[in-house]
Amino acid sequence: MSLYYEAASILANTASSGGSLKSRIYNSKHLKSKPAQVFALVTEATRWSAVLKEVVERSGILKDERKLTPILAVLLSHDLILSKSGIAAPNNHVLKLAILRHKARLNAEFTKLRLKRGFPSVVAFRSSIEAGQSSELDVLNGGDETTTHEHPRWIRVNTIKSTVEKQLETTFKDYQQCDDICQVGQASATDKVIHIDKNIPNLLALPPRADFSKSQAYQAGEIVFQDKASCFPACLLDPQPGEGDVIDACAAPGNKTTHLAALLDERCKTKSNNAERSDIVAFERDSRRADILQKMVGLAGADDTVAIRAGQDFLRAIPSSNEMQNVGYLLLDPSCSGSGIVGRDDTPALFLPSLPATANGTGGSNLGSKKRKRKQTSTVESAQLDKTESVPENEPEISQSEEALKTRLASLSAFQLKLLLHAMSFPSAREITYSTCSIHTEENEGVVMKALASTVAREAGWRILKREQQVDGMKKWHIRGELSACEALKEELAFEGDEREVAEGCIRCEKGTKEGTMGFFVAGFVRSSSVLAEALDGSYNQVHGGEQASQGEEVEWEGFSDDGDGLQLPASGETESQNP
Ligand SMILES: C[S@@+](CC[C@H](N)C(=O)[O-])C[C@H]1O[C@@H](n2cnc3c(N)ncnc32)[C@H](O)[C@@H]1O
Repeated sequence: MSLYYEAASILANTASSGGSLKSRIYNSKHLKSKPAQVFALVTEATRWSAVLKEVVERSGILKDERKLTPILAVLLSHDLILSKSGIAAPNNHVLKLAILRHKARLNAEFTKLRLKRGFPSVVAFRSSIEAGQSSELDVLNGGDETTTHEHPRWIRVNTIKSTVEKQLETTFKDYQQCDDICQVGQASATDKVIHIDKNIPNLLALPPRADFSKSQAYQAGEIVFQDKASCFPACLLDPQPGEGDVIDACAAPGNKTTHLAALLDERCKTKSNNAERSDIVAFERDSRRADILQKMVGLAGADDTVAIRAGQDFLRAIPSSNEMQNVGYLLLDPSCSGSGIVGRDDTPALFLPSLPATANGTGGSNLGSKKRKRKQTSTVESAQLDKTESVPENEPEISQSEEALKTRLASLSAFQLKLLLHAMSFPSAREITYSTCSIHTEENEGVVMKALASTVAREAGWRILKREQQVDGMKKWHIRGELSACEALKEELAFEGDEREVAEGCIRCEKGTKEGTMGFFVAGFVRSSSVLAEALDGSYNQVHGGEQASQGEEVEWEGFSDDGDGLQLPASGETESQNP
């Protein structure tokens, strides 16, 4: 398969695949082309895609060339117009022939666009694109900023080592505070604007391409790169020192673990000196990722509070054992499809040309020999999720079928439910949060409803943490769970609770909105005080002590690889996972 088909396949499956772009390319067992070449083509073409989208649309080549899909057109026009070595394919290759037939038109459209944007040379245009200053928003939709939003660089101040005030006086001393998050989202890498978040304490938003990885504060663990949505679980759990230990069940690389440690540390500082302390037990079954967790915890100054269970499966922790007797809180952030993740540092947004309209008003009559309907696409989202790309004859399928996605989600959600039921079987637990960076209801409201309807939850007295009981920032957050998903399961599960209360208790974040978050989901669970009192009294444990929700075979999951790419650990400079 040629470089272009391989690169197109990678881009077509971006939304439904886990892991960073780099790890998916370098770890792929199916690539015939050199991974470095595929990675360079995909990232460069994506970077230019807002420009190339317009060039391809104006040239009208998708109308004439049956072999070209929107993704292939972007990749090939990139190499034709912008790569020094041109199209990397033999002269008689069908794709090379298809794109070369339109060389003059494509170059002319590119030049027109460059001049219209005020760049006297390709070099000037290139440096603007590379600096991220020539925003995609200016090119797309005539600058309609209501449709696409950039993802700010979110930074959590680690209050174990610093404070927001100190950071504003040092790391961000030249920065101007602004009230509107959109102002930050639209800023270039060099604009000095900063926004203090209103939902999560100690969270700052900075321009999308601002780079603080070399800053003293980052190297010293005073600031942590963490998406706003990813701060929701620890904030919602709101553990109180002296009310039991905290388990982080799926901990690496450790963003939420260190956030929990900071919250406990802050609360201890504000309580009297004799306040009982709580420890955090962080499980991570992948030993390689546990090493990263260890480094993150050390860097955050949380070694004293966090006990890492490296290479240990949370499902094997025995809730009734002596060491788990004092567990009061559990944060569960398991592996998931990762479908909510946006703006990984190595994956800029991809913009694709729309297919030409047909007589009946739909896109795409230029089908390849495998005739399948192609949707008209113009946004990043629809481009990435389009499962109906036309595929040239004898070339591999480049999209995942709906069926495969369903199977994958069923497998993942069974695994997630199993972990949640296990968390619910800890006898002294008073609160649990369950979160995913997935947009799929199967992994979110579906798991929550199934857990609430389970025997384990009913017997142990678990119910949803209602919106009005949540900490202020979470109560005020406006995007709640999907009611229709909860309603759809109510009957099937014979759920006796109030599904509206469940949906309202669930919290969602959407990607691509002006809020600047990734797609995320979190729900909290609390226990009725009578059952908890019984448990703390020891009587619950006598009756239920040996019962574990987690016995039996572990569900096979094929989800988000969580492989750790992209996370830069300041101390070692090692390249590991940028987890949301
Ligand atoms: C989504 S990531 C967690 C991200 C982390 N909470 C953070 O905020 O940095 C899921 C992690 O859970 C780990 N994991 C999955 N199943 C597990 C299990 N049964 N026991 C312990 N760790 C598990 C995976 O190896 C992966 O590192």
